[in-house]
Amino acid sequence: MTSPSLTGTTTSTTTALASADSVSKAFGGVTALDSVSLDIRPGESVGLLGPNGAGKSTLISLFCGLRRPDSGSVTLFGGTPSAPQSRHKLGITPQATAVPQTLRVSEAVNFVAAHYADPIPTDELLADFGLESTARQQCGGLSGGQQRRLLVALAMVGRPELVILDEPTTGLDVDARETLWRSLKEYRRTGGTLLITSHYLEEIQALSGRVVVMDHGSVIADGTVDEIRSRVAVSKVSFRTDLPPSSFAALPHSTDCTADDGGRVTIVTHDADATVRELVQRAMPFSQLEVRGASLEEAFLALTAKERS
Ligand SMILES: Nc1ncnc2c1ncn2[C@@H]1O[C@H](COP(=O)(O)OP(=O)(O)OP(=O)(O)O)[C@@H](O)[C@H]1O
Repeated sequence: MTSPSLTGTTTSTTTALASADSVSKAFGGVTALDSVSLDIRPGESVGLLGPNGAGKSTLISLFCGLRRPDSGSVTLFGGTPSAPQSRHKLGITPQATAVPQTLRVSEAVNFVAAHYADPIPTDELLADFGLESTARQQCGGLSGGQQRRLLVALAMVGRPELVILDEPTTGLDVDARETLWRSLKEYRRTGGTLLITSHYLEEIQALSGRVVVMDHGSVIADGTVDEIRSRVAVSKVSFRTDLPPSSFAALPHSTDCTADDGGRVTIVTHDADATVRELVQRAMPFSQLEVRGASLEEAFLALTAKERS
């Protein structure tokens, strides 16, 4: 994919492309956002994670100018998100949106491309998203996965500096998802900035350098994948043994102990080194020892569960 046009822009590299400052938003009695502050800086790829109802889509709708905050301020490319000139360098694929059913794929791309001074040529864009063979088909006849890819391609046609994607690969099969990931990685490689929400943690891990976790309308964690994982001070120690799992349940630092059918015991512990030392000191028989830190999924679940308790 051709690199986004980064020349001739007034955006300073130190200025956030999108910024929310102490933003709150309620719908009736429901608080969707509660004093959220978040900056998306040039070149970043930010993964927005959170359980259903956390406030992710509401925050995105503020960045895109679709809604206004009740309090706090939001800027997009230094201006008001609702102003057309602020949105000119923004590409977006909302969560629930539809392709124009009767237009051919190439017509839909040409229509959107006509709004930009230097759009990506239609053939090139369709090839980037694995849609070249669909150019003459009507959009309504595409499969669900092809429609989803087309919507993301339409977000890219104007060579945006910032792309916001709300759950871009929901419902896609593995091949379609990987095609989309490749295109998005290429966009990043050429200097593009990405804000993406997803319920697929492997997607966030594959595409995002920075992870922001939201729950109940607030940001509860913000860091690299490794930083988020290390926020949860648990590790897993697993090994094969002939002893029943109950033999290990009382080891210091352990919070959980389970066994699978193959005789492999897994201990969840706050101190993996101390747990392994105890196994050795107590002469407990074990083999094929493995120690690993929390996965992003475990960290995410632990962080959001803590918020709920
Ligand atoms: N238009 C609306 N009217 C009433 N309540 C709304 C509206 N939009 C959002 N909400 C409420 O605001 C809260 C945040 O919703 P939001 O859609 O931002 O969450 P989300 O993190 O995007 O969730 P999901 O992962 O399910 O898409 C929820 O409680 C939701 O029910």
